[in-house]
Amino acid sequence: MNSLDLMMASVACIGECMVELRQAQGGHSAGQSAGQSAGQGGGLYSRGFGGDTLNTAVYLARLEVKVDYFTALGDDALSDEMIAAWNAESIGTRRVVRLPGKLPGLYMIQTDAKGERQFFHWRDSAAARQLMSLPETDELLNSLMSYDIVYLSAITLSIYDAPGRERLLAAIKRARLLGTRFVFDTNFRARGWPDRDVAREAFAAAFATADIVLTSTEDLLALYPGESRDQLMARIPSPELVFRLAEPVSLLRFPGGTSEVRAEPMTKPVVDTTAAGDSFAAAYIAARLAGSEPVEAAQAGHRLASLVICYPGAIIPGYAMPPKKRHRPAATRQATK
Ligand SMILES: Nc1ncnc2c1ncn2[C@@H]1O[C@H](COP(=O)(O)OP(=O)(O)O)[C@@H](O)[C@H]1O
Ligand SMILES: O=C(O)C(=O)C[C@H](O)[C@H](O)COP(=O)(O)O
Repeated sequence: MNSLDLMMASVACIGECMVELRQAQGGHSAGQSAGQSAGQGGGLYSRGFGGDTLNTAVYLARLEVKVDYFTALGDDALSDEMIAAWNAESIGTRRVVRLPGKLPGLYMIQTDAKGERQFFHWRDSAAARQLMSLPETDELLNSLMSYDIVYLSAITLSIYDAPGRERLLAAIKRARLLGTRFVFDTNFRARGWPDRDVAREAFAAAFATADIVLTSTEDLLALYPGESRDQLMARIPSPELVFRLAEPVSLLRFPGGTSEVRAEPMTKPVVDTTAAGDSFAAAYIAARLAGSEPVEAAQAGHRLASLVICYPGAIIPGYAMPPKKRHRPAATRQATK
């Protein structure tokens, strides 16, 4: 680690970014050809990029946190565009492996009148799935110990096979011994898992290793149907836990206390809730790295998420970001005892 790394808090985000297709504004009517009804779902689509951990990386970078993205891409033009877009967002791309002949995955967002989204994914053969079984994997995993925080989600875990997940968690455990903190977000996509039992096992292993877990009733009830809030929270032994309810309210548990943080009422219409949780995670992590307590960090999380859902797609225009605030200096990292 060089002196710059020591001076600036840094985050390793691990996962998959896909090509994103979302309905263009006015796309329904403008794009329909003769004989095609609205019910056939035609229309114009805008192309962007997104993926839960990449969304978090973009928002972290916009909040002036030093962040590297860990993934694999192809050697195609779409992969080139992604790298260029990430560089333009000041996301570090030195940990991106390029795989000849492979392509990134793709997903489409459909939103209803309330802005609630539904995703359709084409990701089974995406380059990112190979990240844990490449000649470069050891070097990438060894580098995790040079970051203050490793951030990944349950979607990240779902794109690797069981040995890949074990290899990743083992590397995170080694990094934690040197003071790296592990933040796990429970973003759940049922279709990414062969069955719920495999998912539950992977979640339990991540819960047991994480320093901070960011979760929601929506994610956990899908895995543990019918359980009460207390039962769900009791499944997570991490010292710091942010449990988002639908209301929207966050329940916080941290060393020395618990708290409840309510989001401010929305003042603008919700357009698309994609990346609400991802942007919440970025603002929460950025605030914690800057020395804020969990309550203040959750307030920042709700604030950014409330803004992100007023725009279509995962990544809002840069001009729509809130004005930058001056942060307190980052807490120094400490090795795990
Ligand atoms: N429909 C909504 N109305 C108001 N705020 C919302 C809405 N959806 C999301 N949010 C805000 O975004 C945060 C994260 O939303 P959540 O649904 O937990 O994320 P996700 O499902 O994307 O993981 C909420 O805690 C809240 O602050
Ligand atoms: O990564 C995936 O599988 C995706 O579907 C890409 C989406 O942009 C995010 O997952 C949105 O994440 P939320 O914060 O839950 O809205």
